[in-house]
Amino acid sequence: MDIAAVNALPYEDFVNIFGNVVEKCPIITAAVWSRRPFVNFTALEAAISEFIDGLPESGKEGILRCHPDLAGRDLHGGTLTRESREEQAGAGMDALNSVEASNMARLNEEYKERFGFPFVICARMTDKVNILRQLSERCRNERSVERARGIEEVKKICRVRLQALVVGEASNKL
Ligand SMILES: NC(=O)NC1NC(=O)NC1=O
Repeated sequence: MDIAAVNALPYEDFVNIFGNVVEKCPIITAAVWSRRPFVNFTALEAAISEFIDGLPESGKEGILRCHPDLAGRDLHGGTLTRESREEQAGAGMDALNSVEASNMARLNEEYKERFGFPFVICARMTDKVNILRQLSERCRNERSVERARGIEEVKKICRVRLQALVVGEASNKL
């Protein structure tokens, strides 16, 4: 749909369609609805970004905690959201060999133990080799650095999900 159609959506439809652009955080979509009309794709994306930036650090960590592990229990149990399932499959997370799978599980646990939130990366913009490398490197960061880094990745995931829903000249350039 184009931005005019987005702006014309009643609240319920807006949340139904855009409720998972930030994983399992429909409250963000619900809040942003009142910022209509959006002049273009970029304005919609910016409204979401500004809402996230306005949250206290605990709120940002809450957003990170709404994300499923990469190649984790939800993937194996078939309980990922559709968006997450497609993203993880695209990055090969459903086809790891046994060494990759055990490294992934070990590093995901190590990361969560250290920071108290899961490792988040935009799977659509990378691949399994890079995901494993980043996971291992980012485990060594400071908590505040990693919180900001994770939120940057949430925004990238959000952009990709929005692009799948909204057509328009601005989205094509991103
Ligand atoms: N943990 C994590 O990064 N999860 C995700 N990344 C992504 O692109 N989709 C996800 O579900």
